[in-house]
Amino acid sequence: MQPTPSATPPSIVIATRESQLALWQARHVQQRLRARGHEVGLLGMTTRGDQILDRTLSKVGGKGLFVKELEVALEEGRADIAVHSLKDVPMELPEGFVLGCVMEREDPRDAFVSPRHASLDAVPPGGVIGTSSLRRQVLLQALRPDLRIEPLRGNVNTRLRKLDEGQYDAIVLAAAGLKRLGMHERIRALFSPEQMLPAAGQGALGIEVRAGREDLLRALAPLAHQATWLAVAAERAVSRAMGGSCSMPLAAHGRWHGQELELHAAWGDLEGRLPLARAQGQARVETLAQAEALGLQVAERLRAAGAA
Ligand SMILES: NCc1[nH]cc(CCC(=O)O)c1CC(=O)O
Repeated sequence: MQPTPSATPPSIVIATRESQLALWQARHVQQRLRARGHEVGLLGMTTRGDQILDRTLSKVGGKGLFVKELEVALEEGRADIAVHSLKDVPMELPEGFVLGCVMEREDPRDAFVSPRHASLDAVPPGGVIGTSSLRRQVLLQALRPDLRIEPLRGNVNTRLRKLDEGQYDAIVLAAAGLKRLGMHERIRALFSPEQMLPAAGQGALGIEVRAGREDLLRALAPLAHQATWLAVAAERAVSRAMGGSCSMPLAAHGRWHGQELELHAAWGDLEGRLPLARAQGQARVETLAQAEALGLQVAERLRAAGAA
């Protein structure tokens, strides 16, 4: 006799990095799955991306460094799912892995954090701004060519500590990370998407599983947020079409107007020289294929506007 399908919800092990933010995100998914009757454990892991703290990430192999060890754990059956900040997930997953779920997005904006200044406009000429991403670097330089942008690596707590030690006048980082960690009071100002266009997937959580694990896809389905999933699919399609690496100074962000998705993208050249290339598009989007088609269209316009 066949066992009754899905009579007992599968027990699930989540592979996670051990930074405070990664653990928050993994526990968030754990709670959501437990609420649906699953037994859920965590497998904490250190990744290469966590170990390499002295060099700019884009120079040492990119965002995939945060993801690879977790995939090995899935491959070896030590864990079932991996929870990621979608922003850190490479555009092409390795053969045999799929994005099984995209959850509702937190605030996608970038935050200005400073003990001294209330906003970017208030920083005096020559001020030093810390940020780790090429995207923020080129967008900040476009807003304030007179400021010095200095590299800033490390997890959210490390970055805040470096700011507090006085190495920078201000730092810019994702609002989502600060809010999740209960540190929203550190945010002095939020950049509108018009001022500083977010990265593809910023603020959204993605859950990776091995292809073919239908049991897990069923378990994850109730956690999915379709509007976020479609928007980030369009954003990630821009990124994929532009080469898909995190050493690109690329921004891509979608916003909904009813059933219409308005997608904006920006690109700065690798030396961070001005001007930025910008492009946008809007379409009715109801399927992942439509979202990706919009992303490709915006990527073409971005190239036509001068992006390499
Ligand atoms: N690259 C690091 C990273 N990956 C995800 C977040 C948090 C925000 C998010 O979920 O997009 C951050 C911190 C930051 O960019 O400041």
